[in-house]
Amino acid sequence: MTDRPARLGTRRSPMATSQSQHVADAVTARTGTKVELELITSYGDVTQAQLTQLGGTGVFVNSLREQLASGGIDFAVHSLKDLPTAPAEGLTVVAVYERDDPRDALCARDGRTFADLPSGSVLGTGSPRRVAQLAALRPDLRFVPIRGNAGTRLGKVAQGEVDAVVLAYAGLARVGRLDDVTEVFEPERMLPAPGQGALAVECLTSRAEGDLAYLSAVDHAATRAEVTAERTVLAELEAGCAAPVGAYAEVLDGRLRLRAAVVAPDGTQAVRRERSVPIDGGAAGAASSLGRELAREMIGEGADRIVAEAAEDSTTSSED
Ligand SMILES: NCc1[nH]cc(CCC(=O)O)c1CC(=O)O
Repeated sequence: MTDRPARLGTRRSPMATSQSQHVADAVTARTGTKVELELITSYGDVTQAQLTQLGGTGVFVNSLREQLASGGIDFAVHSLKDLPTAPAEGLTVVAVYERDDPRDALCARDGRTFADLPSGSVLGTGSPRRVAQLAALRPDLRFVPIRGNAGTRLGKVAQGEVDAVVLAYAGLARVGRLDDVTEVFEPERMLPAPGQGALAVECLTSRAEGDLAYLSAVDHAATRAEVTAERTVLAELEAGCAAPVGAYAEVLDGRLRLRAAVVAPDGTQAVRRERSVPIDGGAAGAASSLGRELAREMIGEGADRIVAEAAEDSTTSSED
């Protein structure tokens, strides 16, 4: 340990700085190492273009990764669901922080619940996963893409540009906007994005087992097993963050239970499966085989076709 504080690189949005500060405080509490935040502007934050036109995954993480490589920062905190499943050369997820609430939440005007929304109501979300699952429940709603951080999106509800938005509960909690939530979707109705609610701490592989090994103090083994299973499903389906894939795993009573769904953009076709395994030693291996096996079963039922078709007509899609 040196006297110089560790430099944690973060995006500038309120959500990113809030979750980064939270991890920074946990690192300091558990290891005694001081941490200071370095605010980095990412391409995904400044561009107005639809994210799929930028090549989809990774726009939020690339600037942070460049800073890791150049030594401008020591480590970075990412929302795990924004992290592409392909490993990044020279980088390691040194810790997965304990997951917050993984569920999606509805924020509608006038306190309306999902069932209360009048037919034809306009729901703002650019996430194909959310659109597909919500259209399966309410084909009578209209779905429109929407951009901006949580505050901007909630502002569009208040101003009447849309009637409701769906956002991650964890993100709303991090920016202090839980009062805007009018309904929370249980996983039975709507499966979250792989990794939703969890944070990844990333650094150079060469330092993860060296001077930054202390960062493993904020790793949470159960969360790591859960997100490994979820992200393996996504990778096996050859789907990215713009695909209509929901996956949710939980460690409960010594078992790892994984549920996943692939839903066609209009909600009319879906492949949903679940599977569980006992989890004790060797959790990482068990978690990735669970994800692989579930994905194989789903591919057997046509899930890969739904993913490919969704990718073809993803002209309106944006990030999850
Ligand atoms: N792609 C944006 C993004 N990345 C992570 C979160 C939420 C927080 C989380 O899942 O950790 C959000 C916003 C949202 O989906 O509402």
